[in-house]
Amino acid sequence: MADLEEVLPALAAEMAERSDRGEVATYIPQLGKIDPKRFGIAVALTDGRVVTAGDADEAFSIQSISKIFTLTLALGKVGDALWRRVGREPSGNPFNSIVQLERELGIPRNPFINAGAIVVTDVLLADHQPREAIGEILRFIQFLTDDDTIIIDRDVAASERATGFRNFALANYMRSFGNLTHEPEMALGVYFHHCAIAMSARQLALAGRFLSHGGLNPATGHSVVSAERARRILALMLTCGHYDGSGDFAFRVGIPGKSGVGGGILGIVPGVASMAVWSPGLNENGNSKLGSIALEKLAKIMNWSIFAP
Ligand SMILES: NC(=O)CC[C@H](N)C(=O)O
Repeated sequence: MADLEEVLPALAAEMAERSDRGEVATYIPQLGKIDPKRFGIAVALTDGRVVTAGDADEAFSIQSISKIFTLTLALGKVGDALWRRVGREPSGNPFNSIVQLERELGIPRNPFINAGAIVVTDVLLADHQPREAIGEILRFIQFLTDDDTIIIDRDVAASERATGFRNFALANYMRSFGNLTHEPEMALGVYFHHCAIAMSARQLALAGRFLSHGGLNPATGHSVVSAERARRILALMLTCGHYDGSGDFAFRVGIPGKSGVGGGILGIVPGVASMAVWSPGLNENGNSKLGSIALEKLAKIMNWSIFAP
């Protein structure tokens, strides 16, 4: 196996040279202020080693990557009953699309598109005030990383709320079908805050360890979810984690991944590693442009693929 201690700095240096960095998301005004030159990468191996390069300790907005953690919590709460309200198929549409909801009676295609993730927050609101649900999500992420310094960037949450017309449309539309039990305002309050959680690549790689290790936190040996649930979450990441770019990510990188419009991607090599990359410029599908390229190169060098023998 190639030496990660050499591979990652070389990859970060190569990425620093590139000028084709994509465009930072500006529809959330606060995200538009981020320097597109940033690049960080972190790999947490199941043997306990963590190797990083570039801006791996700088916190960024994890955005839709948070949907992995809210899905995990919602499955813990209601189990397979969740699938009565959310599907498990790729949408083949942008993350904030509304078109399928009318024909499919307010049931979002999967938990990673915005509509699906808003239903997931509705599940997390059961018996909770929004503040408690937000606290539960944040504490879960702090527990997974063993790091209680992780916080929510309230400016990002407020910025998204101020311009979140589409998400309000999605929530109201689903409510009209009876697939949102709380007021859109409440579900979106939770949603905007969990999307605004700020983490570094290192912290994110640590948070994903349970998915690379059959549902166990490799550092403590404690079970976070069953091995079967971990496999199923990974299957959804592979098929839906990059929206209408999911097929291309599977083709190029060959591992389950989840992107966010803050420019982060969490990628999992089952049994081997949890890795996070951050480069704020996005491609046409709203996925980190250089982040995807860096993971493609890294997977190739390391021969990491779920399709490899
Ligand atoms: N793809 C994303 O990261 C989208 C998340 C963002 N908070 C939104 O709702 O638009």
